[in-house]
Amino acid sequence: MKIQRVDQSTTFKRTVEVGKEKEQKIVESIIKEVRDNGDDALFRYTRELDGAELTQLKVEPTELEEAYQHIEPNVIEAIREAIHRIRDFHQRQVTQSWMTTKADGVMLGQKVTPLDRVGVYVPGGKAAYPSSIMMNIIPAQVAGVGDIAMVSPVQKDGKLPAGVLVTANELGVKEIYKVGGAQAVAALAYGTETIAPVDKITGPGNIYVALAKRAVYGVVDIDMIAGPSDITVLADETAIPSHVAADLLSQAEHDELATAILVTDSEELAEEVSKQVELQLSSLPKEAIARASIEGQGKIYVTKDLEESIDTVNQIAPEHLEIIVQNPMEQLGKIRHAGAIFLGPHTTEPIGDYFAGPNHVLPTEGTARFSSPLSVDDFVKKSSVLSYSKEALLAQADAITTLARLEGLEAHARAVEIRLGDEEND
Ligand SMILES: NC(=O)c1ccc[n+]([C@@H]2O[C@H](COP(=O)([O-])OP(=O)(O)OC[C@H]3O[C@@H](n4cnc5c(N)ncnc54)[C@H](O)[C@@H]3O)[C@@H](O)[C@H]2O)c1
Ligand SMILES: N[C@H](CO)Cc1c[nH]c[nH+]1
Ligand SMILES: [Zn+2]
Repeated sequence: MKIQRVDQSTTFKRTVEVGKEKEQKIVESIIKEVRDNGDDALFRYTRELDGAELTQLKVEPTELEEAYQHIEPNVIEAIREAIHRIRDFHQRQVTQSWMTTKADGVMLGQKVTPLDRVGVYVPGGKAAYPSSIMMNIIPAQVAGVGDIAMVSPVQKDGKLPAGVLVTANELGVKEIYKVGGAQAVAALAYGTETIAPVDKITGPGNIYVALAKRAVYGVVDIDMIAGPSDITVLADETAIPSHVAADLLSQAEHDELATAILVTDSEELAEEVSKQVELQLSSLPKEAIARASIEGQGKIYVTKDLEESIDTVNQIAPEHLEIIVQNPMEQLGKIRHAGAIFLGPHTTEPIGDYFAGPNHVLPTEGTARFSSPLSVDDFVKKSSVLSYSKEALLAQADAITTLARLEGLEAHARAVEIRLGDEEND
């Protein structure tokens, strides 16, 4: 890994790149086809792009039963335990509606309402992570979303992976559709004969999925356009080099573009971690080596002290931040930008990916500067509530009508004034 000394000229990536012109055109035409031809278009794209001839899109209960034959009991146990912990964490995020009554006859408040219907995209192939299904579905359920539709591209054999089906069933998902790519996103946004339209689409996917989500934003809400995963480890001389290296590789493994960064004020640690990364990388399975190789995406920044390390971390605004320094808790308050913060030498990042409870759908590519992990809040909307007595209106009428006339909005002012006279004469 390249070791670089941090100085004033060091810059950090701040770009979210989505889309090439070619894919953009393909996605636009897929969306139009689905809007015009509904299910017929979904069947056609599934045949052409996924190589499967389907006669029905919705997963049948018998397919769910069959999936259980392929999953070991200890896996089901682990899925259930993870669901329990993730649900418990998200239940703490619930915000209540509130109302405040003022002495002068004014009642003000905020009403929290779950979204009616949400669509969750589950990527195909090796990226069909059961953990990501939990991370998308659970906050929606905890928020109280009535209907949840899940879509995922079908395999050539006409089935969804057993792990996907079992996880969805354990979560109690009732609608699962065998369709993926831009066509699935279009179906969720506009609806087809089989798939009713949703209000929001969440979940990761490839370039076609990301572009389709961006295209339908406005018709429906979306969660975010997630970029490649990234991890930054902030460490001092107390960190164990082999542990730091293992954690960097754990996120690098996601894909070739994933970023893994060490920020440290210890030159010795920097040298040791660099050696350990090479050593551990070579011992991974063949296909993981290609993905996890951090030739271009891995960096070690050496700083003059802990303060400069923290400043560097804040500039990176990582998706995942591990703090492995002498008193990690003492540094927490100084971290301004990070999707998830893992404190201390034992809190390795995969704990958060699978089991602890917090959501693993996090802001990537420096967007932790302004956004947050996926949460229950993403599945509710809020309405303001206002109620005035006549006396309260009388007391504030002058100020309201003055502001209305300042804006040249006479009808606004009169809507107030018409209520101020004697009601019998109105
Ligand atoms: N950020 C995260 O947390 C996270 C998690 C899991 C997966 N991912 C990402 O999800 C993606 C998974 O990609 P994937 O491709 O395996 O599954 P996918 O489900 O995202 O995409 C598969 C679909 O893409 C469409 N497609 C493929 N080639 C096409 C073409 N030439 N024209 C039109 N449509 C085409 C097909 O409809 C196919 O069904 C990866 O990019 C991975 O990085 C991200
Ligand atoms: N680390 C990824 C983004 O936070 C999520 C994930 C799923 N499976 C394993 N890891
Ligand atoms: Zn991960």
